[in-house]
Amino acid sequence: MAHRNSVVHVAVGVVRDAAGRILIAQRAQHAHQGGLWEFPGGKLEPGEPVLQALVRELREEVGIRVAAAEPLIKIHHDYGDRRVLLDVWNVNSFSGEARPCEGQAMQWVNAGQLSDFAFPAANLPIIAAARLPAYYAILEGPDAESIMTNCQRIIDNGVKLLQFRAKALAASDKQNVLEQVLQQCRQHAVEVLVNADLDLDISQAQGLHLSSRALLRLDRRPAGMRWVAASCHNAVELQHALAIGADFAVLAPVMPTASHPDTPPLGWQRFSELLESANLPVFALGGLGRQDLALAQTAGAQGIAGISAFLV
Ligand SMILES: Nc1nc2c([nH]c(=O)n2[C@@H]2O[C@H](COP(=O)(O)OP(=O)(O)OP(=O)(O)O)[C@@H](O)[C@H]2O)c(=O)[nH]1
Ligand SMILES: [Mg+2]
Repeated sequence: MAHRNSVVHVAVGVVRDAAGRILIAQRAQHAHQGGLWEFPGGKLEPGEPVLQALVRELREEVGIRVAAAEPLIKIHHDYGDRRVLLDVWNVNSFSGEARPCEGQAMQWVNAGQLSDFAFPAANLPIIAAARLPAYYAILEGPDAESIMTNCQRIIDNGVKLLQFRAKALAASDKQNVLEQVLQQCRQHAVEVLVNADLDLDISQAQGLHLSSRALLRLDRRPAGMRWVAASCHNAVELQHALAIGADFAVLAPVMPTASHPDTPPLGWQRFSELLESANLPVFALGGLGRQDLALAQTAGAQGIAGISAFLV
């Protein structure tokens, strides 16, 4: 039994097969959070590095040999009877065929099906992280034509999640341009979140993106949206995003940017410290490109967000 005040450090794998399906298993009835579904993994042994624990647990529980893993998210959770740090890794590269080595129920499911299963409370942000891609494009442009060109470029770059921001557009054009963007994105299975400050009809979009000002005015998550995201710059805003039940946040600026020359950048060190207690997926924004993805993931990020990052 873990000491009440100590934190149980757990290595957890989001294991994906070639078709993109994710491996889940059912916890034994007698175990902590028994009967609920989980991502395979387990407790670190004393002094054991987390990646080593991940490899060992996935071999012991589901019989696979992990070839490579990338950090996905870290979650701190207090169950009352136990505090855990879930150290979650993406495992896209492994050998062997997964099998339930401990007699547990086991299934491969699509990311979209994860919410149909009962998981422990700490898993909510892990499921969001597993469903989210590594890139989040912010769509801007001085006029309708450049917005549509930028939209196509973002799609051509393989991005699957986009924020319609378009602040510079004439108010009378915004709804019309949004509808064109939604149509173009639908054809390529790209999900669109609309910036809440634009005050548009978003019934055909997949989500709402809150500016930090809009975030701080809310005390609960807007209803009826598949995705709710928030722009954050500090710990208070990140905590508020978590408190209202946002699915993910964007934290900026990590590096100096031309668009906000007077805002001091956070740098990776501070960015990483802020993520320690964020408990939700966070994209890194500000002066970054797609080539910064590995760096961002190592700092704890879900991935990279950007305006110009996806136009080249
Ligand atoms: N593996 C795993 N553990 C999770 C998840 N979510 C979650 O809250 N936990 C918690 O993290 C802890 C991990 O414990 P575990 O039971 O997997 O540990 P283990 O494999 O070393 O098991 P053992 O105690 O039987 O040796 C438990 O308190 C469990 O409730 C999850 O998705 N996967
Ligand atoms: Mg386990």
